[in-house]
Amino acid sequence: MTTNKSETPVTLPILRDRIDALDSQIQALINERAICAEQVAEVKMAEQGAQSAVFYRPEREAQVLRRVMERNEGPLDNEEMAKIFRQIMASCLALEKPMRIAFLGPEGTFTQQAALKHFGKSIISAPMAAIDEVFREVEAGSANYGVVPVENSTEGVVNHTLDSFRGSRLKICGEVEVRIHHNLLVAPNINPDDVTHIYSHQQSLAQCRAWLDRNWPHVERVAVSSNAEGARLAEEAGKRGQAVAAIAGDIASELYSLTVVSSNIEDQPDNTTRFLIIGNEKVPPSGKDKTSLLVSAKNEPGALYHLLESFERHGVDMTRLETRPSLISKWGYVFYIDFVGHCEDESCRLVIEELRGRASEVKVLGSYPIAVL
Ligand SMILES: O=C(O)C(=O)C[C@]1(C(=O)O)C=C[C@@H](O)C=C1
Repeated sequence: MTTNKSETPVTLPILRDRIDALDSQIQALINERAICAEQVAEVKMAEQGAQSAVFYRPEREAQVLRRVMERNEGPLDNEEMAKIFRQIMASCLALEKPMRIAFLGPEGTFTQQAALKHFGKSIISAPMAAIDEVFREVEAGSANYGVVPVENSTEGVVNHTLDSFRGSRLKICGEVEVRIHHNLLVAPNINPDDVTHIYSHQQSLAQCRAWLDRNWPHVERVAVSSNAEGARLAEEAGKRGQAVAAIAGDIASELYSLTVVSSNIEDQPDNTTRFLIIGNEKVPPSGKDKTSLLVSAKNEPGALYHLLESFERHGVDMTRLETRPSLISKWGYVFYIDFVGHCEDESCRLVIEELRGRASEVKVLGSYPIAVL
């Protein structure tokens, strides 16, 4: 039997009393923190003006979460502890100002999951039908921030997102990674053995191809506009008694009250998608940042070499290089470059200055904290 230091037996009622006492302390402290956040909002409005005050501060949030992880001694692991603080901060931010977040919809997509992971559950959700609509909603000021997918570890970059930055003045304010877990789902009244069709987004069908070939070789796969839409169709079909399944994530299965037949059916166990947070403000340095650039190279020999050489000479770590057609001249290209550091850091500032002398256009898409969670 478990005992405390004085060797008196520790019983369930004693432990529950202790938990009740701790809960009431934690609750009082969280509210004390929330009062501080309300005061932060008042200070910001007094200093920056009520209309132009910036409430969401990604660099500060990243610093808070990193500190939580650094000082954590367990038994809860660092990520679990950071998730708790993530939601506390999100609730505090919602108290300062409720955030309207536009994302690639419909409800139940992995982009919504990314928005909830990054901003917590206190946001006002604004699902959009397309990536450029997310950009427009934030540019028009109808949403405070937007969330768009930018690359998947199995399927590569999302060209729509990269291309949307060209004509936009929005800045990247943050990044968030989501492990993509797919489930095979049916309506509760449907027997999985009767399933005739499986609906999902074409990318999700591709990410589960080997599993489907092994387990459902004779069932027809139907590509639809998103996996959330696939889940919605499976729910509708279920109401008509039609045996249709969907492949989608957890949020969609909850949203459309579907039953999980099989979970984690993706072929690559580390299948991950990276999303960007887009907004109207530049983000100050957090201490561990990344910068994204859009660079139009001059159409001359060695142009790319001369761009890359700058990074090497100043010891700046380039993490990604994507090439897209320039859309201005045939066989002309633009480069999307990510590197470690903030555009205000001395070495990064020097690289950007040199690139400006060597390229026909350099646009800083944003410096932002490296994803903490
Ligand atoms: O420090 C701030 O600027 C705050 O507004 C407080 C706080 C927090 O709860 O810690 C809340 C929202 C911001 O995004 C960052 C941090």
